[in-house]
Amino acid sequence: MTFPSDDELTAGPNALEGLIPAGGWPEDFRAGFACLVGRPNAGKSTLTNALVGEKIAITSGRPQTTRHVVRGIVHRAEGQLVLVDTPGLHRPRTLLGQRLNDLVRETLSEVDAIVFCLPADEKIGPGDTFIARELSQQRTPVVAVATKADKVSRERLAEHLLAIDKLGEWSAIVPVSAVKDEQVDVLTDVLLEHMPVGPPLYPEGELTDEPENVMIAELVREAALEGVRDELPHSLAVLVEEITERPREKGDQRPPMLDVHVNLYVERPSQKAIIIGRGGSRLREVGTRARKGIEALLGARVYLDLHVRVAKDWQRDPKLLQRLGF
Ligand SMILES: Nc1nc2c(ncn2[C@@H]2O[C@H](COP(=O)(O)OP(=O)(O)OP(=O)(O)O)[C@@H](O)[C@H]2O)c(=O)[nH]1
Repeated sequence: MTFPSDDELTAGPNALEGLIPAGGWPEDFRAGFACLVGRPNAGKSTLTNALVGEKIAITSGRPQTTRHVVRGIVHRAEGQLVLVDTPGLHRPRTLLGQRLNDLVRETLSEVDAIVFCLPADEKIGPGDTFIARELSQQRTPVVAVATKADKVSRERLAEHLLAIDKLGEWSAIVPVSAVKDEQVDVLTDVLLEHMPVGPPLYPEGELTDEPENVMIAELVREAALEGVRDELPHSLAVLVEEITERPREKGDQRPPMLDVHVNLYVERPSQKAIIIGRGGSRLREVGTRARKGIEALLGARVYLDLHVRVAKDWQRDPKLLQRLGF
């Protein structure tokens, strides 16, 4: 992934308008990047949302849904934290797995702090040990977070914190509950301490710079996986092909009307049948659900055109992977 260069940050008219108070930002203002890692279902997306204070990353009750890097930005009077929500680190099995892990490693080496999420309601397992070993090879400071603290007793939480302490070298250990908004501010403070002193990186009000197409694809993917995740965990990729605006009559006060064309790629005809459902009934539901989210995202009326295609072994096809943004 690429972070904005200094040129990009200062270029453009009003790039930082609204950010710089009359007297400039405080001398000790801190700004930088942090990313969240942890095994699937560890609570990374939920914590990102709690830190940013608005829903930007897409969460779900099932593992392995965060496939694209999504950033949220925390604005504070004393600093700014740009959050990168990484896909789950896991052992590579396919080319896709390999790409994801490369992406994660690149992210880890570029950020100013890493947040390692370890859910309090689960014992530390081989997945966590694998990530801990990976992190010990990084120079970036790591803040270990006991997530979902609200789900366990104080005794169990204490036990979990001790186990985290034994697992590696952390610059801090913080228990949080993203759902109950407990200790989220403490975590923000700790992370800001690790950011370099410098001016804000993004204008205030900006929550994510994830391209709209990626967010649209995520919304469709989420809707398409609803209820059938067991059958289609890794085999669905979504690509926004085209977005066009319909011409409008003069004086039409309604929001713009957009045609959004999206392709869903599966690996086998049987998976295509699952997505489409009997007589197309399921695909229609997927479309309705995703359309609502897309309309909210774009502030427009949307006609959503979904096509399901079989691309055999798309996970092993470097060209298709590239088109899909991996
Ligand atoms: N009670 C409680 N549940 C939480 C908390 N944080 C996350 N969860 C739940 O844990 C589940 C997984 O959370 P996510 O945020 O989607 O986890 P993730 O690490 O992003 O998962 P992947 O995208 O699979 O890597 C969801 O059902 C959340 O509602 C918390 O602080 N308290």
